[in-house]
Amino acid sequence: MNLDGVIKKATQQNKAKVAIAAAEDYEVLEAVSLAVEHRLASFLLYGSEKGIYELIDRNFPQLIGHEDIAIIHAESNDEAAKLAVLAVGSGNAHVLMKGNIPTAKLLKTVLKKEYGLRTGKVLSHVAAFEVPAFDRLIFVSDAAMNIEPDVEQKAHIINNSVQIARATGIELPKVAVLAAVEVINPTMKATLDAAALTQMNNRGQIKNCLVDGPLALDNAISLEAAEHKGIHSEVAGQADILLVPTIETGNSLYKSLIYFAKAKVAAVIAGAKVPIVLTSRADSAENKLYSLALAICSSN
Ligand SMILES: CCCC(=O)OP(=O)(O)O
Repeated sequence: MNLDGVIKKATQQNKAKVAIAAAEDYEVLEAVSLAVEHRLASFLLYGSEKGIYELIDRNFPQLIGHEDIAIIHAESNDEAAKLAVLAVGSGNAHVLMKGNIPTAKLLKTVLKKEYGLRTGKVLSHVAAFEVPAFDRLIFVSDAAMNIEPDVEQKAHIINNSVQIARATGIELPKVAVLAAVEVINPTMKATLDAAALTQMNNRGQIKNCLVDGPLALDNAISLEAAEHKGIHSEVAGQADILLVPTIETGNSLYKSLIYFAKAKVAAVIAGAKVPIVLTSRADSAENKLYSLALAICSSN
């Protein structure tokens, strides 16, 4: 499946209600307009009423008075985040979306127990990339939330990624645990964690996927590179999911795929009561639309 396939799948599901925190942003509202056109969702837009209304009036007049749009005024980004999180926490909306607000500010609100979005699971960011000339979607985690996860947190991150990949139709995702080398080096923590996670998968502690690592990026995604280096496994060269060791690797991979490789992306946070659409503020409206579609597919 490619990302247009994800949109198609999302349109076949019940229409979701999406709460957006700080919706006063051109690309966010363009994504909303595209989503309404696709009959993908209805929206609660939290933020500066004046700012949102002016942007809509100037650029997306078809949204004025639309039955799928409600604008709710918030005095600040903090208030917009709180109101949007409360809307999903109370069951009034099915998906939360980051608007023009820093990631940390939104996630701080999401993590507050009293707002009802926490499930006890680790929350993690999962991004699905459609890379030109690459034959399948490739998932990367975690580019935005977990800074330097330990083995236990990495197991949760794998579970969350697997849940999102399965929502796009990949029944048994292949997970490559990335490191700089493909052998265990006791001085490189990423390789030790990768070996532990691989064994946890062999022993049934991590389910519904195949895990292998440590693998370097080349032999995770290229069969030719894996064969050249003599690495043979069910995952090597065929990975669907790349588990990165730290947020720096994930965030740089995310942005290099978009800016160098011209990839398209759909990105969400998994592990909360509802999926959270979380792209970079600088991502295009098209990528925000794909992310909405991925969140809707994984919300059922
Ligand atoms: C990859 C999404 C998180 C991120 O880096 O967001 P910003 O670019 O908006 O900081």
